[in-house]
Order: sequence, then structure tokens, then C-alpha cells
Amino acid sequence: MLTIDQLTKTYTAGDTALREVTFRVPRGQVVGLIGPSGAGKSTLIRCINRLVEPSSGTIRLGETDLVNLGTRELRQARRRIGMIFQEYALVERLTVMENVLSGRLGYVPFWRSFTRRFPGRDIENAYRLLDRVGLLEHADKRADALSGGQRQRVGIARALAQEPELLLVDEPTASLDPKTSRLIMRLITEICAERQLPAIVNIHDVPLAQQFVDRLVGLRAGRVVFDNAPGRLDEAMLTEIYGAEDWTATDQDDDDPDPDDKAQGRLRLVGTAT
Ligand SMILES: Nc1ncnc2c1ncn2[C@@H]1O[C@H](COP(=O)(O)OP(=O)(O)OP(=O)(O)O)[C@@H](O)[C@H]1O
Repeated sequence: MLTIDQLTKTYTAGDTALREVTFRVPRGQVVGLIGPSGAGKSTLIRCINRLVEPSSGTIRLGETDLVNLGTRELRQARRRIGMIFQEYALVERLTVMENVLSGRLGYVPFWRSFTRRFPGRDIENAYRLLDRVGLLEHADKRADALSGGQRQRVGIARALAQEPELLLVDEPTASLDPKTSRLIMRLITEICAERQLPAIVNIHDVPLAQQFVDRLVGLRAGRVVFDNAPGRLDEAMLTEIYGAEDWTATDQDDDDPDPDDKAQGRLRLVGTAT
């Protein structure tokens, strides 16, 4: 369980990016974080993994107060948080397997990581994860030989290799086509349900978020202005979050509709800034 309470961040330049943000993410729940550019989504994700120092408020992962940790404790706490990135952040010249095993680097002694000698248990687990994300037959390929969707699946397997208690996912589909984006979102949400992992997914694509996440948190100018089930997000609320934009109900550009998408019967919205 992740608990964020009264989290405020004011950058030294004077911008207040988060204002008393409060919400909880229980085990197994995937929260989509939406909001216009500059709303504070990245700042929130970065405060949780402490790449950005919160100005005030608390962030708890289980019993651990993430805000008040010394360097050593912070390093240990970060092992418990798996990150998935927009641009995958793989080591291109290493194999798929080596990239997945790099998720274990925080756990193995330096000499083992230096010589890339990982314990047998880690290797077996990495094979299991590659199987789960559908990349077993690509284990020995170099990362730079993979497609974008395949690279993101490596990114997911690497995050899971950490055996995290929380997933932070930053724009996981921004570089992918619509069909691959759905595949990746489905994989993330299925895995979180299977492992009872809480997750926060920073996502610009509102219809995609609506299809797959359990809950949406909408930020505007650093405040939570929406926190509810995706089905409760209507056009009035979208205007509240995004301001004066033209939110028009439309069919998605979809040449290969998935009948089992949670999207069935949900709003399909496309936003065009005016
Ligand atoms: N390092 C920084 N120093 C000063 N101000 C910053 C810094 N990073 C972000 N900000 C400011 O904080 C506010 C929130 O930015 P943030 O990047 O968190 O928004 P966002 O919702 O993630 O936007 P986007 O969707 O464009 O990535 C903005 O006003 C931004 O200018």
C-alpha cells in the first residue's frame, strides 16, 4: 500500500508543482495519473522515488516513510520501487536477459554485478519473467534488435526482477503505436493484478487509461481535482482537469479492435487543445 498525504512540492525557482496531494494506492490497484502538461505528474512520480525532494507532506510505502530516509535507507527503499520508462532505458548493447538481470543489481554484491555472475535463482526467475512477457525466445538477442513494444516488455520484466512492492510507470506507451500501446497497458494491469502490486501510471492518453486502469487521479496545477473510477470521468470533468479544450466523443483510430478491452461501453474521447 502506498499512502501519499498532503504532499507539496515547491521548486527553488518558485513553481509550486504539487499542492497538498493526498491519495492511497492499495495492493493490486493500478492508478492512472492524468492531467495537462505542467500539472505535476512527473513531479509526483519523482517525489515518490525521491529523485525530487518533497517540500512537505508524507509518502509511505507500507510502513516506510519515504520522505525521511538517509542515503542507505533510501537505496534500500528504491529497490522496492520498480520503474518503467517511456524510452525503456535499456542498455542497448546488452542482451535481453542481461537487461532483465540488471533489475537485480541492487541485490547482488558488486563483484558479482561487475562480472555479471548472478545467482542461479535470479537467472531462473528472469527466464520466468521473460516467459510471462512473451519474450523467452528473444532472451539472447541484443536489446537494440527489438521493436519498441518488445523493448518495453523487457523494461517491464526488468522492473519485476527487482521484486518490487510498487510500480511507477512513466508514459509507458508514448513511443508506441495504438495496438502495441494496448498490449503494454494490458500486460501491466494483468501483472499488477496477478502480483497484487500497486502501480501509478503517468499517462497522457486518456482513452487508453480509461480502458485499462482501475482508477484515475486527475491533477490540475498541482492539485487532485479528480479521483474516481475511470467510468466516472465525463466531459465536464475532463474540462475541469484540462481546461477549455474540445473534448469530442469519437471512434478511436482502431483497425484491430480488441473485443475484450475494458473499453467496451466506455467513453471514447479525443482531446484537441484550442
Ligand atoms: N526541475 C524543475 N525546476 C523548476 N520547476 C520545475 C522543475 N520541474 C518541473 N517544474 C515545474 O513544475 C510544474 C510541474 O511540472 P511537471 O513536469 O511535474 O508536470 P507534468 O504534469 O509531468 O507535465 P508533462 O505532462 O508536460 O510532463 C511545472 O510548472 C514545471 O515548470
